[in-house]
Amino acid sequence: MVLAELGGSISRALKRMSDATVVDDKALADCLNEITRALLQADVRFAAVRDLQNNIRRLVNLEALAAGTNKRKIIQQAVFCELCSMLDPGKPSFVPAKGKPSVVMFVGLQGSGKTTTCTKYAYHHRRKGFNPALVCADTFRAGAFDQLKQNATKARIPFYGSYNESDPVKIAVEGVDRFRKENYDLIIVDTSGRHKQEAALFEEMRQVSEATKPDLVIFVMDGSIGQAAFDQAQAFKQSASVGAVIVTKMDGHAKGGGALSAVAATKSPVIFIGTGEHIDEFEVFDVKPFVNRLLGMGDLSGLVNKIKDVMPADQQPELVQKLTAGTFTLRLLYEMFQNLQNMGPLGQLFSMFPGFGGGLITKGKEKEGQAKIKRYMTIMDSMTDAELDSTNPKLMNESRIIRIARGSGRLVKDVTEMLEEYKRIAKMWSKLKLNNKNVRDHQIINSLPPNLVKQMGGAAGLQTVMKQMCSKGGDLI
Ligand SMILES: Nc1nc2c(ncn2[C@@H]2O[C@H](COP(=O)(O)OP(=O)(O)OP(=O)(O)O)[C@@H](O)[C@H]2O)c(=O)[nH]1
Repeated sequence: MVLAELGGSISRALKRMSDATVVDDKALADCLNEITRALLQADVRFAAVRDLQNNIRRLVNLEALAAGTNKRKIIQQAVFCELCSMLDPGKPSFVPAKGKPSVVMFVGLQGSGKTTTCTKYAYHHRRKGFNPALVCADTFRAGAFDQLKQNATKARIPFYGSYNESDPVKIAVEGVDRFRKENYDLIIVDTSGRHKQEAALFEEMRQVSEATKPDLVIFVMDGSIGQAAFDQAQAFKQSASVGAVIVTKMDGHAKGGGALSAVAATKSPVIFIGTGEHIDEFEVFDVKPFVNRLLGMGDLSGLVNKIKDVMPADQQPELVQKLTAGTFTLRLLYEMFQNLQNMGPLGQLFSMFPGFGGGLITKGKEKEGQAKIKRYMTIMDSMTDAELDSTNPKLMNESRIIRIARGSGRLVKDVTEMLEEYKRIAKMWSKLKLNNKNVRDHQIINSLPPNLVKQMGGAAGLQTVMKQMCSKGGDLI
């Protein structure tokens, strides 16, 4: 996704700061300037970027930090927390429950991707065990019913609509009543859009909403409009009591980051993002895992969920346990490659793996990525069990590398490249272990001079400060 560019720029800025010989005010200023530039390029509102920069400066007072403190880590953590709070509206959304009938109404401007997103939303929930149905209450655009019908038929989701009836309220009510009687637990109503935010559009939305009494109104918005999303989301929120937002076309536009932060500023939760035209190019939007992925840190919870979606239940526990255990061996990497090859669009999944996003496989370059993975697997096939199960890199000396290269019919440079990749990914996974909040807090407290900890109210006081630093997030990178 194009957001990878934004994430890449921020990660590079953090890396440059980390690589600096001394982390002083200049290194911090350079890092913040680079992050600012990247965010402005993604069309994030200037005021939000300025606040982010000021907050980080306030949180990371380099002079006040004692010698021996891991300044790099503290800066990284502050950046992570601030990005999270920029994207967090601080408000949860209504969540439909299986078996309990819910009506969800979709609103948005024409062309935003509303009809496509209704089907994606239905499909996503069906995979989670819901029994969804679609109602087409768009009588404004000729062909809208046909489009919904086509999408719904392909996804095998029941639908309701009419070629003759011109009253959207009547169709919406009939459809909702019918699916309620038939015990569908997620009834999705697609409404019409216009090119502009017009009074007629809002009036129609109000009428459909009054007649069907939706549990949730979802506003669908095109992510390519960047910070203009603020005014659009605000206008829809006021006219149709929008309870959640889905931002579409996050696959094709550099302004997606701006759109996400602008929606958050309207205090509307973004619940999903659309990342392509295909029905499963649709992702749950959750701030912390999203920022982790943006910065190339992976999204373990998303990955585990995806595995639960696509893998037979009897094979899940072992893999999930291994993934979360924290010991990252070459064999585990091999098993991941093996499983991922059976799991549908690789690009989507890979960005969820800590350390995989952006590097090993990138969207649009899946073929090259898959070839690389095949190559790595062939190399691993020539390794011994001890090598695959060990986490000790010293086991892999020059003579073994040459033997493995010969055995797999590859060059020495291919073997070393694979081992470097493995080391990089394993390092990311070891950081995940440190993300455990207690371990992390303990480490930070131990790195500060005792009198400073005392001044801040002891360990408990310091933990409160750290909580405030991450008031909207939880774990840090
Ligand atoms: N690349 C990309 N295209 C998308 C995404 N979501 C929707 N589209 C495309 O956007 C175009 C418009 O989508 P529709 O679903 O027809 O839009 P709509 O908002 O329902 O339009 P109206 O029914 O006229 O209000 C279609 O070509 C979709 O395939 C997305 O996440 N990524």
